[in-house]
This record gives sequence, C-alpha cells and structure tokens, in this order.
Amino acid sequence: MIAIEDLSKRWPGADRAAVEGVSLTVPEGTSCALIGPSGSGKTTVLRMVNRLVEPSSGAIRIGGEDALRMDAVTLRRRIGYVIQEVGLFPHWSVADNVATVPRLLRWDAARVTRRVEEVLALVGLDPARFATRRPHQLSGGERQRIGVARALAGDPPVLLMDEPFGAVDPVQRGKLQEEVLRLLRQLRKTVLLVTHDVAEAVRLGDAVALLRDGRLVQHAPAAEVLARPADGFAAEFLGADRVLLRLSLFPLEAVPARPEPAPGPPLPEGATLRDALAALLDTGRSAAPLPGGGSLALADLLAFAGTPNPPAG
Ligand SMILES: Nc1ncnc2c1ncn2[C@@H]1O[C@H](COP(=O)(O)OP(=O)(O)OP(=O)(O)O)[C@@H](O)[C@H]1O
Repeated sequence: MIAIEDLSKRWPGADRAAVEGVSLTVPEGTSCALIGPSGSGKTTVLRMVNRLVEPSSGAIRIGGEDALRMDAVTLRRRIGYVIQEVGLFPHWSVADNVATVPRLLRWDAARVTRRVEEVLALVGLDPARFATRRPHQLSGGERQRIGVARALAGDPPVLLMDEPFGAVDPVQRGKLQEEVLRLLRQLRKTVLLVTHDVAEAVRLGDAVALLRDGRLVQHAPAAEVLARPADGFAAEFLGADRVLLRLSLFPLEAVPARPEPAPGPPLPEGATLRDALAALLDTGRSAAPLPGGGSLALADLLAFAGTPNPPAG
C-alpha cells in the first residue's frame, strides 16, 4: 500500500507550492493514475514517493513503513520506477540493465540470470533474442518493455510509472498498455502512475487522482470520476468524450440483457459497452444480439451511460 498524507513541496524561490496538502492512498495490489494539466505537480508527487524529491512537509508510508525515515537507497530498491525516457545504461546489454537491482540486492549469479530471463519473458521479449543487445539496437516499444522488465526485476511490491508509454506510437501504445495492465494485475503490484492521457489513466488506473495547481481536485475509482467529475475544471479536463471512455470500462454484462432476440450479428465475446454502442450506431438498430443469447437494447445502454432515453419513435 502507498499512503500519502498532507504532502507538500515548495521549491526554493517559488511563489507557490508545486504540491500542496495532497492525501491519497493506493491500496495493496491496485493502481492509481495521477492526471492533471502540465505543471500541476504529478511528477513531483511521484518523485516524492521514491525520495528523488524531498517533501517540504507531510508523510508517506509504503507497506506501513515511514518512507521519509527510511534510507533513500534502501527505499528505492523496494520501488520499481519506469520513466518515459527509460534511462537504460547505453553501454550495457539488456540483460545487465535488467539485472541492476537484483545485483544491488546481492542475489547470486544464477538467480540473477534466471530472473532476467523470467522478466524478459513476462514483458513479451524472447531472452535468447534480446538479452545480449544494447539499448540502441531496440525499437522504442522494446526499450519501453525493457524499462518495465528492469523495474520488475527486483520484484518490488510498489511500482511508480511516469508517462511509461509516452514515447511509443499509438498502435504499440495500446498493445503495451493492454499487456502491462494484465501483468500488473497478475503480479498484484501497487502502482502509482503519471500520465497526461485521460484514456490511458482510466484504462490503467483502478482509481484516478486529478491534480490542479498542486492540489487534489478529485480522487475516486476511474468510472466514478468519469461519471461524476468534481467540478467544471474536472469535467473539462476529462473531456466531452468521458461518457464514451466510461463505457469502455464496462463489459456487456454490466447492462441487464433483454430476453428477446435482436436482428443482426451478435456482439463479440469480450466486447465493452463502448463497442456495443459503436455497433448499434453503425447498424442503426435499437438492439443487438448478445453472444450468450438475448439482446442488448440501446435504451438500456443509454440509461446506463446516464444519458436520458431518446424520445420514442
Ligand atoms: N527541480 C525543480 N526545481 C524547481 N521547480 C520545479 C522543479 N521540478 C518541478 N518544478 C516545478 O514544480 C511544478 C510542478 O512540476 P511537475 O513536473 O510536478 O508537474 P507535472 O504535472 O508533472 O507536469 P508535466 O505534465 O508537464 O510533466 C512546476 O511549476 C515545475 O516548474
């Protein structure tokens, strides 16, 4: 668990605090995405958690331990850190880069080798092909995967990620997000993530924390933030398509099925409510068959989305 209490940071000479009175908890095995405009303090909050930035005041506890009283180096070995620029050592092989923390933890050589192979496989890279390469022999997406592998290598309970997919093209990005999401859930890591991309935040974050001028505006489960933005600023920041984004978080089962059949091809297994809405709009129908039988009605979908039912006829 990461527990942040009344955390503030005032840079020397700054006329206002970069972070002011932020309190938030990320429960064990869950993820929280920090979002907010440029300069709102997201990265500063993240870097206070691993003490790359020393807070001006407040408290941080990690797994119940006072992070501000711990030795900073010991603390950082318990926290995986993934950044946009990845920060791999250019003259080291992929294997040596990934082995950094296990070696600092003084694992024996055989265990380090096993672990490197294990985490490379976890992030979808074949150790036989990638272990001996240098960072410049990798694509941007592969480098990003190595960054995630390196952060996971010491098996830290907590992961901090700062724009982890920022440097990757949109197609790769979607795929990477999907895989990392699956991986983090499977490994039950506690994750604090910074992104400026609302879609990425709600996809990867169980909860979303919205910052404005260093203060926390809203902190709630992703679907809740999208359904009920705290104020006008939050609504504008989340964007007019927040209703669609929210639908993409729910499976078809979230809306009660109607027993009657509907014409047309069934919605695909594993589709989201957003996919269902797209299919209904595409076909111009008021209901679509569900993969397991019965149908999903447009009116029920709109009611779920919080949109008033369209007029009859
Ligand atoms: N080392 C530093 N010294 C002085 N001021 C800093 C330092 N690092 C950040 N700041 C200031 O703190 C404020 C918050 O910066 P921070 O990087 O946390 O914002 P952010 O929300 O992560 O922004 P972005 O989305 O642009 O990365 C900004 O006003 C920034 O100029």
